[in-house]
Amino acid sequence: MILNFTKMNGAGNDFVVIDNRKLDISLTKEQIAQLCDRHRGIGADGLLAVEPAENGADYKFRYYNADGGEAEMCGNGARCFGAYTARLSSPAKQSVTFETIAGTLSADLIGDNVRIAMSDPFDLDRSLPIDLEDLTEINFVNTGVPHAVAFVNDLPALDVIKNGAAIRYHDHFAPNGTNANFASVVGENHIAIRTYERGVEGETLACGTGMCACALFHHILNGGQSPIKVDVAGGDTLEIGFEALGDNQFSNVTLTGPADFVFTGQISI
Ligand SMILES: N[C@@H](CCC[C@H](N)C(=O)O)C(=O)O
Repeated sequence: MILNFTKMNGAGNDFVVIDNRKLDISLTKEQIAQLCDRHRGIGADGLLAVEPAENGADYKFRYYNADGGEAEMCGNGARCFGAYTARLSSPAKQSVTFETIAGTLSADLIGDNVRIAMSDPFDLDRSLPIDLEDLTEINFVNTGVPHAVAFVNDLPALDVIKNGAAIRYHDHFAPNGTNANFASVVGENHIAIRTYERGVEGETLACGTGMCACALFHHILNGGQSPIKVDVAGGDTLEIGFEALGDNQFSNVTLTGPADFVFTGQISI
């Protein structure tokens, strides 16, 4: 079978995007992993598939990690999905809605950026009972997918693979595991983060849902106010907006950043 695809990235988090509105493409977990393989395939952190909506939104969003496993949501992927489907629509749109496992989201094209209205965060938990020698306090929140968050003093020097894997596979998060984020304070409303992603099993250049999780904990732990700027490993700075409702509750979380088309192609699978 010949598969048509578009390669995109959101702040360096990169994706294979396919148009499956006719539901005529059925990929196995192994095939998705092979497409995402950086040596033997196209190479990507994940695969996005556009499907027809079921509950009244414009489209349905499907996201698969590089290992072929499906995840509920992907923030950088949502911006790419928004830019891709806005262009796919006839006539082209400036705003699209799409169903994800984490709820129905919207994407608005704003100049060169895309803003995602995220689902409300849940399961927020402070100071988890996890002891890791390089980290003092580990927190958790689900911003569409699960995220552990630890603030550190020396972010560039941190061994993200070692600490990330220790958190991702920790019993506390079994059986589903979690993504693991490490953040440091740049300014009052400005942080830098690095993320170990579940399903990629390594550090990615950016993680959108991880940025949201870290920005919320910057508010809780350090008093940061919305909007919070977030520097990511790939060199971009994105912006997280939110409404703090008190008692560690948040609503109206937004993620604003780039979504870039790289190339289109065909591959035989
Ligand atoms: N890169 C993403 C998150 C993708 C899903 C994640 N790896 C998981 O399995 O939870 C983002 O930008 O949010």
